[in-house]
Amino acid sequence: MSNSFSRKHSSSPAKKPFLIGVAGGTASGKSTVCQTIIERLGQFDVDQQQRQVICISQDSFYRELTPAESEKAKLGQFNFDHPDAFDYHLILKTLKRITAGESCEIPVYDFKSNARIEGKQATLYPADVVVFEGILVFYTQEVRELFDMKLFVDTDADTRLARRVLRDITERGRDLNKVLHQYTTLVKPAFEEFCLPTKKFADVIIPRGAENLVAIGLIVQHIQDILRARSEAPGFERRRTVNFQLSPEEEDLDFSQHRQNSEPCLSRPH
Ligand SMILES: Nc1ncnc2c1ncn2[C@@H]1O[C@H](COP(=O)(O)OP(=O)(O)O)[C@@H](O)[C@H]1O
Ligand SMILES: O=c1ccn([C@@H]2O[C@H](COP(=O)(O)O)[C@@H](O)[C@H]2O)c(=O)[nH]1
Repeated sequence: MSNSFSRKHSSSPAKKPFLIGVAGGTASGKSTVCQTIIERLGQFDVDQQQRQVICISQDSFYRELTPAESEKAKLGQFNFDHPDAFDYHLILKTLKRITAGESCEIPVYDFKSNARIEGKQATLYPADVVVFEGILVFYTQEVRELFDMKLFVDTDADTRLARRVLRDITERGRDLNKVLHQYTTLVKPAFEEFCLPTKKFADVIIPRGAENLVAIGLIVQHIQDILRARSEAPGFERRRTVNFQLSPEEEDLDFSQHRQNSEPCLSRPH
């Protein structure tokens, strides 16, 4: 039986949200894992503004490029897998606002133009659980230390390359030669130098990504336990409703069917 619960909003201050970091190589299934966790917590059909569990992507924090860098990016020659490609100042500022329970605006990134969409921002509303996913979310100590739970999605490199080629061609407007050139010269070396070494910081490693429903089920249960404990603590203000138990239907969830209707993490238009 599904055991969602709700309580009237109170005037007491909201608790600091539970912050989960999800790292892993490109196309390892990070956003799919996050989406599946959100679905299993019964949050998928909930309006963005009402969600108790939200997900944001590090992709929203790619820094703006100079005209020369932009030209390189068009040729697949800019290193988007290097830590310098991100705006860490904005990441920290945003995560600090999130942990303070405040709403904030973040950029919306467009992979086709390799740039933020001008004049467009996504609003993040306060939530009880915030998931932040990206290739280098564990790279800096300052960001890493903000997470209450750290997950690393560990998917075989050949599988990731195959998915990346398909995704970049169909969703990100790239051609095969440039995708392969970028992958071999920049993405793979940077994965080995900057992303893979951060696996040691993870609390839980998820082999095979989103197809690992056992790992995802355990993580969901852990989040539910945390939310339940928080809801029982004095002074708790509950924002929305969340499933504390999986319904029999969810237990039998056919992952592949559910993914077809899933939205990516907030502000990840491809
Ligand atoms: N378990 C899976 N089986 C098949 N395809 C998958 C699986 N997980 C992810 N994908 C596909 O692989 C691509 C990359 O997945 P995504 O979750 O976006 O990875 P990441 O966020 O790590 O880049 C997407 O097209 C997604 O639909
Ligand atoms: O303009 C851009 C920005 C990023 N990339 C590539 O994206 C991946 C990170 O996103 P995932 O969803 O985790 O795969 C990174 O490997 C960059 O190389 C890009 O190609 N163009």
